[in-house]
Amino acid sequence: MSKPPTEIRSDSPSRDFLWGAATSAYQIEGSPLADGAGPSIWHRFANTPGRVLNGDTGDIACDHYRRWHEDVALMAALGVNAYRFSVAWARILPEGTGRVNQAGLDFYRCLVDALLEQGIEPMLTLYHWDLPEALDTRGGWASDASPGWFADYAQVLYRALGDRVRLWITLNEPWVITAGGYLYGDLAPGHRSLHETPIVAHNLLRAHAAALASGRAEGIERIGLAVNLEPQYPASPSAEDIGATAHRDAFINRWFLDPVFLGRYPAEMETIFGSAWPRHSPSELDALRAPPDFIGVNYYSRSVVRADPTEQPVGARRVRQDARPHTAMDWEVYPQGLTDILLWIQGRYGNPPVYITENGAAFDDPPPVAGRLHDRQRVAYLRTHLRAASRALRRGVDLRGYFAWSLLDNFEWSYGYAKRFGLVHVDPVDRQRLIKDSGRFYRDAIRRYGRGP
Ligand SMILES: N=[N+]=NCCCCNC(=O)[C@@H]1[C@H]2[C@H](O)[C@@H](O)[C@H](O)[C@@H](CO)[C@@H]12
Repeated sequence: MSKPPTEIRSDSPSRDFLWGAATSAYQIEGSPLADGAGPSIWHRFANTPGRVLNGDTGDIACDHYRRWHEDVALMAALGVNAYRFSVAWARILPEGTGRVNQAGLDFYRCLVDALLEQGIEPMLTLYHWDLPEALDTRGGWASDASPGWFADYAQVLYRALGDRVRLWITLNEPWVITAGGYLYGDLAPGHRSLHETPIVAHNLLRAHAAALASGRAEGIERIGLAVNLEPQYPASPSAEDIGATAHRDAFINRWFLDPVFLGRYPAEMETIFGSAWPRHSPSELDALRAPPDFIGVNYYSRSVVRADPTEQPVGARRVRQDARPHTAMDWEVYPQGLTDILLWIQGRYGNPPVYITENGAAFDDPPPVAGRLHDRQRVAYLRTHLRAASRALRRGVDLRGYFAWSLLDNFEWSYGYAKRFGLVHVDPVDRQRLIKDSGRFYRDAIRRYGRGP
């Protein structure tokens, strides 16, 4: 057991702006089947040879399921006033529906109570990609029944934690759930089906709407939707590149936000999916209109887009900006894209409340030396992106908070542990935690800019 950090937070920044860190259940918890939990699709996917780099799995991950108290102390030492985490559905409902596993609820209740004792606001994500295996067996998100499964699961959590959790998120990144899990197949459940993809997307939107309605019935007031947004810029002023950019913008940025805010899909979707795009009646589309109380923006990078008919189904591809810095994920470092996408939301959806629910970068960090880890590139990434957020704030964006991705080096999906995003280093052998220079930078930024970047 590592020595907990000595300094526990004394000063607390303004409550107006949330300065947080974010994680997700499968990426940090480990112990996926402990205390009555059922398997998830990621437990199966990661334990399927060839699916994850180096054969890595979330069987231990950061061992947060057993070290959560130490991690709450770390958050206090960092001075965050908020923490975004997700609940593993299969810990609560091992079969996905029906029987509730009290030990699962108890774990999250203890975590939430410990956060509140430290003055840290919990932000709970109901779904961050780890569908119970039992539901995938019944069709998963392609099943017409999936929105009902999700609303029932949400209700169990609203009733168990609604008296102490004030910020809720229904889905984390429905685009990645859909594209990664059902179109490209690099994420669980690993399907590659053009026809299944829009059906899954539609069911996720129905599920969001059902969970929002379920929350309203339970008196939950602040329910958001977290989306990965990636501003798209044409590689040239040619009509082809501008058209391709609009298609990729619809595909990544508007596919889910337009239905929930405007009650319609982007017109480009039918062109992108062709005959695979289902017919939706006006009432079906109107049922998707479920504006969240806030948008969670997960921002990492932008894309510069060129038309490319060989890149299906969108007919567009990202053009690597070789002259600019890139992260270990080969994502361009482009802080202005964060300002641009926040202003885009402001203009398109009527300036809704926004939290930056994920922003951060993987770099090939140097090894720790004498108890310090000098992750200079991540410090620079955070500094420039906090400035970008500040530019949006000054232009009237209703930005309520910023959550760094991620609190800990953790399981980076199909990359396993090869990609590290943490403010805190996790030793690959004994999982000892060590706050990196970026964690110290973030702590100092919180103290200095408490009311907002
Ligand atoms: N080009 N390019 N572009 C950016 C594409 C971003 C799509 N991936 C994400 O947003 C995932 C999100 C996820 O919530 C988290 O669980 C992941 O650990 C982080 C880091 O990967 C991010």
